[in-house]
Amino acid sequence: MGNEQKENSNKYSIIIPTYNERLNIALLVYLIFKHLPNVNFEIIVVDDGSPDGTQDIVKQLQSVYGEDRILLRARPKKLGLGTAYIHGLKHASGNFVVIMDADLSHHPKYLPNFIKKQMETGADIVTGTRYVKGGGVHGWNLMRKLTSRGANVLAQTLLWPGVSDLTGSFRLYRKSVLEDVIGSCVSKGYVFQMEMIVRATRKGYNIAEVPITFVDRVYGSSKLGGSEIVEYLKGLIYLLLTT
Ligand SMILES: Nc1nc2c(ncn2[C@@H]2O[C@H](COP(=O)(O)OP(=O)(O)O[C@H]3O[C@H](CO)[C@@H](O)[C@H](O)[C@@H]3O)[C@@H](O)[C@H]2O)c(=O)[nH]1
Ligand SMILES: [Mg+2]
Repeated sequence: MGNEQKENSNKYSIIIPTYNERLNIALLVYLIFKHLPNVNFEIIVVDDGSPDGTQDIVKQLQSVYGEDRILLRARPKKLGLGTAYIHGLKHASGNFVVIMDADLSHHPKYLPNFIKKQMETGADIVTGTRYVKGGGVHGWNLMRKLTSRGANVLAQTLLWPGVSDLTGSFRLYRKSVLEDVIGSCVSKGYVFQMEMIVRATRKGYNIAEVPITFVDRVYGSSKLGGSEIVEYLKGLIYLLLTT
């Protein structure tokens, strides 16, 4: 990034939703700082009352990095991924927003690529994609791979949004664009990612892609259950009928 980072006067609010991520959050924060030298950013952790004490670790991180760099915006109980982003966004002071997972499946080493791509293209959204050359998935079993692929192929076939990875959530948004699109999203859970990007394309926003390799978490477990798959299918039908 070199010179580009020095000329970059943007501020990035990195929203990280957490539920039981005690073992991951400190390493994630360390890596974000490591990979974004000379970038103006804040990290907003939206924790849903994790029973594993994630918030205690975040408070320790605040004492190391400062409360102006790490904001803890907790909610009392697990209220879903989609609404966690909306909650984080309310507290974001940057003109750009990055959304990423806490479990290191979204590696911070890609963050400079998102920023560079946005600055080169002027895109409103830069979305990380696993489904182009240079991207991929590591560590998922066959069933999870098929679920992800199937969800994408189904949505591509029915909705034609022109984005290669609809269910991935590692993205950079112009904040005004996220605020605009999020207002029309109805999803509460994981299906939010797909609804968000489809609605953004319908509104004519300019979307660029960067390849990412998603590596399955080492610590903790996924919160994506069967009910999220049902919600995804319902969301797909809803978008088909309303967009
Ligand atoms: N605050 C909050 N955070 C949550 C909740 N549910 C999950 N999270 C957080 O959201 C992130 C993603 O959750 P995972 O449980 O790790 O998701 P995954 O199975 O790895 O799914 C990933 O891939 C999907 C696409 O294949 C994505 O749709 C999904 O967003 C995520 O990136 C993690 O940081 C997790 O702690 C919730 O209800 N509330
Ligand atoms: Mg995960």
